[in-house]
Amino acid sequence: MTAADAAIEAVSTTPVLLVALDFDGTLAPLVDDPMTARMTPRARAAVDALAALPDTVVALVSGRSLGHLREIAEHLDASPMWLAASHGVQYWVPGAGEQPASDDAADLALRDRLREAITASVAHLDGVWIEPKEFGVGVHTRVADAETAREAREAADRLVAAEAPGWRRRTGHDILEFAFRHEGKDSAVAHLRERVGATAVLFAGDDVTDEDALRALRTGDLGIHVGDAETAATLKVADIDALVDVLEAVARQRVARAQ
Ligand SMILES: O=P(O)(O)OC[C@H]1O[C@H](O[C@H]2O[C@H](CO)[C@@H](O)[C@H](O)[C@H]2O)[C@H](O)[C@@H](O)[C@@H]1O
Repeated sequence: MTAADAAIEAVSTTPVLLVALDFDGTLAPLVDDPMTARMTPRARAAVDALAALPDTVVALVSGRSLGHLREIAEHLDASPMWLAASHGVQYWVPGAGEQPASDDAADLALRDRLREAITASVAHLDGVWIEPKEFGVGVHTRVADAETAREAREAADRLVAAEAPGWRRRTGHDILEFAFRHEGKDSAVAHLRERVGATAVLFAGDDVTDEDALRALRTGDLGIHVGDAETAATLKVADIDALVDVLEAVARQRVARAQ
């Protein structure tokens, strides 16, 4: 048995498994227009199959705002899937719905002002656009050339450094994000682990922000990186399809264990 097979078997046989999955680049291919992102049909079938198993909880853990995540994940009110959105600030709990996330009027006012200033400062840059986020702002450069992308990032960095030096700065695939809330995917997984009483966690992600969660996993958990970047994950898979192979193997083993 390979080390990967042993790690998959360990999480498959745990009493209560939390399967926590990043969305963009992990279950859904990256696309130019973020609101058109969707899980591949195989990924959708694999997460639905896991979520239907006893003692197996599936959660999407994403940098997206909750409303956007529900839309692109086609997440219905009756879904058994938990959601941790905005990098672990917003939660949706099966049967209970959206959990209130507190915020402060001054933070929201600064968010609006900075968003406007950043939008104005990049308006002349081809292929750069601003995503309004619940707790901050995202600067997208997927369709900009490298020099224009650098100019956009520098403009946003200058404005945030001057007005909100305490905001959390994150980079990702062709995006630079700033937020006044500092939670990360590590705290999201810790919160979910506690809430669902998981005895082990399988976490998979493809981007820099997923490394927060991967670094915080414990002995007996399984961290999976989708792609070829440097990672704290114990297992690397080439792409979404290869991740789905692992998820299907876990589901098969949990079905066998329950019989
Ligand atoms: O934590 P995730 O679920 O991976 O979300 C991270 C960011 O995803 C979105 O941006 C990324 O995906 C887009 C659609 O494929 C792509 O166009 C963009 O280049 C990527 O950075 C989303 O728009 C962000 O808000 C999320 O933080």
